[in-house]
Amino acid sequence: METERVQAIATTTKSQDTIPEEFIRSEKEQPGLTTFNGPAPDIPTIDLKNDHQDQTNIARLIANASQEWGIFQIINHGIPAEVIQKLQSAGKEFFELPQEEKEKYAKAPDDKSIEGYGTRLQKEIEGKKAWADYLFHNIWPPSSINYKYWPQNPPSYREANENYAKHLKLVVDKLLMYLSLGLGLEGNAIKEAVGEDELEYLLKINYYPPCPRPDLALGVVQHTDMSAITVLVPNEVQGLQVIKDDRWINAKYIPNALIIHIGDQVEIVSNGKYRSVLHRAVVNKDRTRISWPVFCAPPPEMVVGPLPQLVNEENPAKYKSKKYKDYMEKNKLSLNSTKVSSLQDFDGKCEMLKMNHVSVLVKKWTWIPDNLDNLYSCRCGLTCLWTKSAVLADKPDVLLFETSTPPSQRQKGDPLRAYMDLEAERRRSGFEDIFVGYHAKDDVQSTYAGSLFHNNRNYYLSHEKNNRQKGDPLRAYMDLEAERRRSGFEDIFVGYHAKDDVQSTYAGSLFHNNRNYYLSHEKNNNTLVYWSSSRCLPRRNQLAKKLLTLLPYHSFGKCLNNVGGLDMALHKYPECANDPNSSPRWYDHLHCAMSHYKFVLAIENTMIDSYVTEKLFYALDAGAVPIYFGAPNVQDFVPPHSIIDGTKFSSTEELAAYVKDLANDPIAYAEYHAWRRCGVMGNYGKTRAVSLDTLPCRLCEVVSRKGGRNS
Ligand SMILES: O=C(O)CCC(=O)C(=O)O
Ligand SMILES: [Fe+2]
Repeated sequence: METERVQAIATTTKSQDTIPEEFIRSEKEQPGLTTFNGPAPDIPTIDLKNDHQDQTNIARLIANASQEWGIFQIINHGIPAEVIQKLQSAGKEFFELPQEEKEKYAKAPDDKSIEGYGTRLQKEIEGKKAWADYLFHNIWPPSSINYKYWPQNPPSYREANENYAKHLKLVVDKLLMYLSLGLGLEGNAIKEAVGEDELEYLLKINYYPPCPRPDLALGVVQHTDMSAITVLVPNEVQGLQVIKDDRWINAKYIPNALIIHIGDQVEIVSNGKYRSVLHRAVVNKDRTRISWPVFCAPPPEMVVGPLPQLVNEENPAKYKSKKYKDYMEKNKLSLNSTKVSSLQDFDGKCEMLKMNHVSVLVKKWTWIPDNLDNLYSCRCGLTCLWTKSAVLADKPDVLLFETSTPPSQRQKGDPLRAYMDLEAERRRSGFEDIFVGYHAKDDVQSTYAGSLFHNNRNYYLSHEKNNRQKGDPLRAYMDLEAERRRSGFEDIFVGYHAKDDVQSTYAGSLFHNNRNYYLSHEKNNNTLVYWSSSRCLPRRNQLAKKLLTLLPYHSFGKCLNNVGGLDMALHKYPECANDPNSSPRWYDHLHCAMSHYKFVLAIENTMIDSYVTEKLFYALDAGAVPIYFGAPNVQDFVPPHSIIDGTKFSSTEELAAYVKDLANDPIAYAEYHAWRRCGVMGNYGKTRAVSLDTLPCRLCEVVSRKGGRNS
């Protein structure tokens, strides 16, 4: 399918005063609501005229701007105005060519390389599209150039770009030198740390056509550049905005100036002394804006980390050293990193901890299961007491509130106030020191993926006594009873004693849940979909009804119930009863019931970024394929090719047809389970690692870093 270019969309919206829905940003992002129009300081402008006579002073100005702003403009930089003009007219002429001509340089969708002509296809944060088309190609060093991505038309294109690259190199070398000198380092320290003469220069042309509603759309969503530094040539239409003191302010257009962005790699090598700048681009109602950023980035294999000269006891390394390609991979191979990725990292330095033990007192009523109460051994030797008992935590370091509001005042010496809200809207109480929510940008993230949400978790250990041939799976046998008897046929023995192959103590909290349920090995071939919901919200119910009229299903909850009443799961699947003598609660056999179906319908109450709740994870754990309606960025949280995202279909009929086809195609269906066999987890491992199960340690770590009561 051909991608629709923004340039084409812009010609049809020209005479209108609306834009397609997918370009309308949330209120948090809309430039009309978030641009600061009051008096604001200008981005620093640095004059490089006669700079060789005044190196110390220029180094100081550049260092100050890079620390305070992460961005500055330079004038009298030595690139002749004519060279820049030729670069600009060649680029502009290319974008004004007929569409077929531009499409010759289009990047194929499966092409991993970033070079080529294109439109940002994937929906970004908040699930919206950017109002821009672009062209990417390398311009330096010559060995990195791939001329197939360089337009043949206009004929002046190649010379204009080669000429610009040659001049630009001198400017970049000079800037990297000043950045080093500004930190009291040898002049070549930073350049060496980001790849020296292998530093790759990637040119991007951003083409932002006129937009009838510039107050609602964005040309480029907020991000920092992943490069070492970026040198940008703008045209005369203003549009670059940067964050300064929490406000979006405009970068002034200065004829012939170059705009220099500090990118993530310089932030890293400077160990945070220089900051990469958070910026975005807005668009114009009547005029086309074009910009020519050149991202100067390390070669992919280069390991980038804080310069050893800048690391000592008082300034521990704030960043891990990583190959640049791994850094890019983590930021999803785009040249821009949205500072908020979907999942929080849990890998900070141990030296950042200020306390060895932290106690958390959970206050008032909360949704947190009681069985989270425990004494935890965390990373870096930190211990963490998590309890609802004020007797056990008589001098807590932090108080955790969920459904109640923390005290409005906190004196030094009082415990910190943590506040948790896992509901879709995630409202802060306004009185907390630490905010816990499901979003990566909250102080502590808590996803719904852990086993504690799932109560009864299962494991399966083979009792089969047959021999094992080379190539067969290993046989693990577990006996946690006092006598610890081996089966005699296992390859790995799990017991409670240190001398067993794998020790499993009784100390974990998971052990104290209701244990063991059964998962069906067979799937129902006639009834395809499992559905259970007892809060019949109108929108969700409608959606479910529309889909389920097209597919055979069983609905066990109150909504659309078709199995003859409530609590029928055990009736239908008696093997799900663990203990026939006890009266189980619905969640005791939830996974077991689901496991009889190929598909489980999971619809979130609220559909916003990162709000992926236990409904989805229950289905995955039960060995079903979820049909999911919810967070637009759900793919960040689940194994690759493991769910059907219902929102990606153009109609319910199309979705139902897809599900039916899949049910009848064993190979295609098996592909949805490939991740389990092949261990291709994507982010899923991390999603689980960042769940409620590990919340105690992660919260305690944050408390310890802050210094607890002394902070
Ligand atoms: O067009 C601009 O001024 C900014 C573009 C940008 O930030 C980018 O492409 O990374
Ligand atoms: Fe950028």
